[in-house]
Amino acid sequence: MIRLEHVTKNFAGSNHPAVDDLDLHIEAGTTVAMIGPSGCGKTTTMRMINCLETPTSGRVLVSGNNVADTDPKQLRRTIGYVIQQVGLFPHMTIARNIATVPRLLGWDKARTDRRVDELLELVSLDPSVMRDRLPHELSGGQRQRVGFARALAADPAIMLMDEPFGAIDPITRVRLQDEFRQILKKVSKTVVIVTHDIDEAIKMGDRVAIMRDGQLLQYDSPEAILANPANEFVKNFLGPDRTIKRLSLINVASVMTAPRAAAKGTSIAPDASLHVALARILDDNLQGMDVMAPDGTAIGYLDRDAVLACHTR
Ligand SMILES: Nc1ncnc2c1ncn2[C@@H]1O[C@H](COP(=O)(O)OP(=O)(O)OP(=O)(O)O)[C@@H](O)[C@H]1O
Repeated sequence: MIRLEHVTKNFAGSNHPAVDDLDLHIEAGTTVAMIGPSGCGKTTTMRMINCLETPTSGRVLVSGNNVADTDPKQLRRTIGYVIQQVGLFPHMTIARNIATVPRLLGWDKARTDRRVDELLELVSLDPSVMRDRLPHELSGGQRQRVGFARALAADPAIMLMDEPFGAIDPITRVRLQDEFRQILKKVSKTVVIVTHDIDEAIKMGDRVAIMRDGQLLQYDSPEAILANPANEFVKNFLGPDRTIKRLSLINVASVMTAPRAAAKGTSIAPDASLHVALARILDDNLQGMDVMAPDGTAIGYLDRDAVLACHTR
């Protein structure tokens, strides 16, 4: 879907390439999280995909076409772009902001209005309340939802997201990560997300690309990277709690055993992560927890030792 072949980017006046002979293949329908220290070339890489920057050498292919041979404006209408500061037009209503690309594409009013309402609902904003508001009348989290809806408006196959949660408070951030991830899976997009936050990369990415000094150090699933960091730098970057981070990728349902006959102790949901489960087991010094479906039926039992076994596996 997206292929970078030996891509190098040198900016004038710099004696070090911002991106250095980068090879990256992003399969359709997957989410790739790009992460690395400040200045390692993440944003430049992303901006070369939608032609906001031009490679000094190498090729960027989108759906098999070299982006250098396509009309950049046309290309950008087929690629959703979400940035940290959202970039909503301050004097335009939320509806008009979301309708930016549909209007450029010449959609009629009825179709555009329908799409705006559908997208507002998708990002959990009430159309009747939000449609006619101006951006400054929204919270930061709500503005980020609108920015996301705007990027999705013309149903692009590709979404580029540059630190989309960077300016959001930690609680809203986690909620938005969960929601956006679900939406992106549901609408089946190919996504590149740039982040500074390793936990966010692990959570959002089907694959994680770790960069340093313009080079790609490791590109693999979060599980594989956490289990086998390519080198000391990646290992340090992942942090001392990397084995605990792995628990966030495993859900309770996958390790629970049969329910206990008299299930009435502390309970946990089957889709909770083992990371959450371990925190509760340690906080309350539990031997285990009953696993409850949303309707309150006991469907399994999570034993403390089973969680610890995954931790050390
Ligand atoms: N327009 C530009 N002109 C000159 N140098 C630039 C330009 N844009 C980026 N750079 C340089 O290229 C390198 C990579 O920048 P880039 O923004 O891609 O890094 P990043 O990994 O996204 O960083 P951050 O995490 O801080 O946003 C940096 O050294 C930066 O100073």
